Amino acid sequence: MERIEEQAGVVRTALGQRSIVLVGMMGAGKSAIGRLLAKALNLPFIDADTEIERAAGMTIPDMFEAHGEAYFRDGEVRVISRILDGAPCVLATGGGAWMDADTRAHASRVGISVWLKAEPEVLLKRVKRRSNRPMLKTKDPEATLRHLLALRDPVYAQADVTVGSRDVPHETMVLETLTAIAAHVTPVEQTAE
Ligand SMILES: Nc1ncnc2c1ncn2[C@@H]1O[C@H](COP(=O)(O)OP(=O)(O)OP(=O)(O)O)[C@@H](O)[C@H]1O
Ligand SMILES: O=C(O)C1=C[C@@H](O)[C@@H](O)[C@H](O)C1
Ligand SMILES: [Mg+2]
Repeated sequence: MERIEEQAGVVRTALGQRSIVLVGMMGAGKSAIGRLLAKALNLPFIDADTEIERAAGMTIPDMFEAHGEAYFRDGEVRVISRILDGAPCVLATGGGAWMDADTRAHASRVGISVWLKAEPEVLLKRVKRRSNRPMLKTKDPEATLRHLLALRDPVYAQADVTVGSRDVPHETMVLETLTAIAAHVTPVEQTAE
């Protein structure tokens, strides 16, 4: 806990007016870890999926059902852009949001992006618990998830910082995330020869 506070202090100062943008696959822990990270940093936590649902006045599964994925993605880009233009926060993006080039460019101007990277087996185990993910409503959700990972991992890898997400206490994930961000935002002293 003390170490979380210590690293949070370093990160909070170095961040200035920038946000933290969490990216990664469904089940990576963006919402769960993001909430705790925001608390440690004393920043607002915003979950893009929740904001999209609020803006549309319907759930994401209903949006996919009624209007299709393209409609959802369109709203997602606009909602995330609005959040990125707002006050500094910890933003949990939706699993597919980072695939949009404008969103990546916007995030890199105003924030530090963090990829929560998890093994497919970990993700599968976690997403099986809930059935609210329209992207996985296919005949073979495991194959779909592996296919999406193959497409998305090289793009998630463009985030500023990568943190390994696995089944460890949430506090461990928060500390590792803060430590990785601190290493990214704190310039290493150059020693003159
Ligand atoms: N380090 C962890 N150890 C164990 N379980 C975890 C860990 N991180 C997250 N989880 C659990 O995994 C599930 C998925 O996490 P979460 O909802 O935060 O993922 P997400 O990245 O926000 O996914 P989505 O893109 O679908 O919103 C939740 O039940 C959460 O409690
Ligand atoms: O990975 C995805 O494409 C998605 C992930 C969720 O967070 C939601 O944004 C939605 O279900 C789509
Ligand atoms: Mg989430």
